[in-house]
Amino acid sequence: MAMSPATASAPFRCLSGTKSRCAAQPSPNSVVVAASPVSLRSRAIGVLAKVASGVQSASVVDDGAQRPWKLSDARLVLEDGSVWRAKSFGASGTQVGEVVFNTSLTGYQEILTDPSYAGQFVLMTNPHIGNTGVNPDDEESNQCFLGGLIIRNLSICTSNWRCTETLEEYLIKRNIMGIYDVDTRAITRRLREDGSLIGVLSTDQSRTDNELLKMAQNWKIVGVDLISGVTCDAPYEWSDKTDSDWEFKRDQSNGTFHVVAYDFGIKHNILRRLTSYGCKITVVPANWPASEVLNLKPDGVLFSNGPGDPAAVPYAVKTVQEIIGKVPVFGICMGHQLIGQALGGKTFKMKFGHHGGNHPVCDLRSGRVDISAQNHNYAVDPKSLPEGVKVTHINLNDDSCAGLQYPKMKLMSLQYHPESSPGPHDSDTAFGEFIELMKSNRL
Ligand SMILES: NC(=O)CC[C@H](N)C(=O)O
Repeated sequence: MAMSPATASAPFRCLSGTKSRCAAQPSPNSVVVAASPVSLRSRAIGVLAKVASGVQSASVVDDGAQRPWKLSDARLVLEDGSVWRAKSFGASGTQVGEVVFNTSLTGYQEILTDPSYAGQFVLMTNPHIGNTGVNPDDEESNQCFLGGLIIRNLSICTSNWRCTETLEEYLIKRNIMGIYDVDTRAITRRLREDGSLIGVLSTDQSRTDNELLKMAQNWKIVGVDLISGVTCDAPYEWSDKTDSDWEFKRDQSNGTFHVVAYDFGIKHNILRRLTSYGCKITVVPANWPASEVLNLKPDGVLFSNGPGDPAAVPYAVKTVQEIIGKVPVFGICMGHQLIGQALGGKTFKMKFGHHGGNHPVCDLRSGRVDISAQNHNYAVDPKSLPEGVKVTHINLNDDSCAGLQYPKMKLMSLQYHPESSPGPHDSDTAFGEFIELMKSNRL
């Protein structure tokens, strides 16, 4: 995986007739083809032809020569017509998804196994990925649901005492595509300026750029129910706490509160943290009837995180509506968005969302600022909420709604991830708040 200077950069170009910002934002070492002016285009095609005769070719020609480096063998084609050459690792094939960038410095394995990334390609802005390998303890679910991983540098070695497998081996086993040696900074700037983009990742040299572009342009993620593809099939009990080596909260009691957790794509660390706080947990599938949950007479109900458009799952909103007001509830991310809708509010798609472990959030009740872990593309519009519902938290990067409380209904919700994994533990206290809510309901 060592990079030779000749192969270190992956060029991109724009297909003609598509929305193009290439001229405004050329990336270093990039080859630019403007969308319409013919003279500019033919000049740039000349440049491309030169590149194609060198090592940076989209198609791999096996000339029998032994090279210590890998040639570009993959393309990422974005819906705006830009084509990014890269090198593949992990599975090969062709995959479509929405590209989002994640600013976490660590925790790529937890990100890979977060079911909320279903339908998305995750681009890591940290340029150095793979150095700690993967291990059996850092899984956030039993599967990788994301479309693929986009990184700058794939570490040439793994070095961690917990490592049991390389990132590359792990992705191959799970049939997940990955690309590296691509200009992740340039793609991130594009996503920040134009918003999330649909893309196609392909290692298939027989498909033309235009074919892949059409695939990207014809694919939709808004309005699609992605929860039904990631939720569990049947209810189960959960009893694992945070491992004692990693536990930072010592005063815990056992099985004091029975919580039913709706699995919309739940991350294991939500369950571990609740268990560490003294909860006995029953996990139920996304379509589990509210009446059956209420029959269990739980102390509280948790509505979990989950992938996709919260407005595309009216059945889940109805379930939330049937439960709130009857038992204390806590919503996390998708769960927060479903609660917002169940209260009569609306959600909207953000420009490029929040994905990372370094988002400042202010608790408006105390003024305390937490650095939080986030992963969402949609948000609740606070103006659409009825009177009495309090916005408790805001994201300090853009003032968007990051938490709600409705004391009348013993309800609390957060747009971000108090379980972190990966991310800082500042907001772990939210689980304690949920415990207090359940306690106060018993009095
Ligand atoms: N982590 C989540 O629950 C994500 C929520 C929702 N799918 C969004 O993108 O906004």
